[in-house]
Amino acid sequence: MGVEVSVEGLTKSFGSQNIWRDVTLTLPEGEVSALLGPSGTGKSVFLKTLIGLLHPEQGSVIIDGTDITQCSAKELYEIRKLFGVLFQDGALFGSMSLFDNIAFPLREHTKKKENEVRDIVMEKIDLVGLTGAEDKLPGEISGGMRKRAGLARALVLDPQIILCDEPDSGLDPVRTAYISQLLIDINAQIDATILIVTHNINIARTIPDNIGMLFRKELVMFGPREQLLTSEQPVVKQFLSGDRFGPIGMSEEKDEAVQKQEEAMQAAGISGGGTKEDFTEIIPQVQPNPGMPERKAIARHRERVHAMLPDLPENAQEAIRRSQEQEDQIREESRAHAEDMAGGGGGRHGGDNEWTSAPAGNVAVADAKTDVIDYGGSDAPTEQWQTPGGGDALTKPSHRAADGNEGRTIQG
Ligand SMILES: Nc1ncnc2c1ncn2[C@@H]1O[C@H](COP(=O)(O)OP(=O)(O)OP(=O)(O)O)[C@@H](O)[C@H]1O
Repeated sequence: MGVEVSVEGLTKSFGSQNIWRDVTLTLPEGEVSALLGPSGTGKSVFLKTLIGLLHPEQGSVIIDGTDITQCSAKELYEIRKLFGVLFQDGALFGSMSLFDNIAFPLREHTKKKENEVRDIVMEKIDLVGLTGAEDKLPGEISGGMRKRAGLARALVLDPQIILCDEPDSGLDPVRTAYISQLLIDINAQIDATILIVTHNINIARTIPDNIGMLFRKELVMFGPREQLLTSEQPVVKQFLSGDRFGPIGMSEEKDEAVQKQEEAMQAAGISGGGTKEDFTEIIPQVQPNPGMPERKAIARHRERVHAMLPDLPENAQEAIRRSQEQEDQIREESRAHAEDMAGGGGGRHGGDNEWTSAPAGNVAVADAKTDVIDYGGSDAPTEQWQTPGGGDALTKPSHRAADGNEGRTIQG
């Protein structure tokens, strides 16, 4: 079962540049949460801080009773084993086949025999739809395939916490739907706590139990997804609609003069380009595929939300009630469908990966932006391994990937 991640008063700066301050939130055990926010607001930095790759100057991150901002390198190493992390581009070792990339955490961290490693790796390869590509090098496959290989590797060691940094980046909408479904199915199977960093509004609307948003160095909110989706806060509304008019600018903040100009444009009927979709019309949350167990987190989430309901805005309360009704109905239909199929000899497809099989996990933590990987070795990685360019080179040079990320295609 997943473990809770409790973040209290977290503040992170690089030199004099404050990234965010006083961030407090709890990723509830086994629930799926999403973190949104304009580019550069420090979502990836937050993710890296949760696994102790970056050190905050204030605050705590409590995982399984240990404050990872204060613990020893040895304790951190143990805590990292709970994590499976998918970074932006999959962050694979460029000189290794997909098979060897995915097998790497098993060979590094377990004493499994090669035939056991093979079984686990092939199962994960099948799970993410990469059967047949296992001998290819990362440079020989598309960006979407690399992403899926990164996810397979993130699952080989049965993680209790899964962090996904933009799982949809570089994927077409259909593959995005598959990978989102996969995350829900994995959650149903292993009840892992999941945090997804994303800009993808469809994912935010349909996948998580909870959503948070970072803006102007602060956590704007964190709560049930219906709370954010029905929020009246201008920054939230602008972010969801993708309109250029509003508090979010090309660089993070807009000055007053620009805001006035925009108000005048809006008054003159000029479009800000955003969708006019009504996000307060809540779309039912994606459910596990037929044949999957029910998500255990749903009952816990409901109990929590029920307790906080009176403190939520009226429209959020109403949206929660409506979406729970809809989801109950969908689950009921899906149960009936599964029973029908069981009667008719249905079940898992023969390896086409639409329905998933049992996943596992990975302690591999990698920085896709710099294509380097750290497997949580005894030298606790710290900011001392920063690259001259300001990225975090979080591993020893011998692990540097030469992944052909340049020129990657957008097909999955
Ligand atoms: N190791 C580092 N050293 C110095 N500055 C850093 C480091 N890592 C990140 N930053 C800075 O922190 C800020 C937040 O970066 P981060 O990548 O977390 O943003 P983000 O919200 O994930 O953006 P995007 O949505 O574009 O991926 C940026 O200004 C970035 O330059």
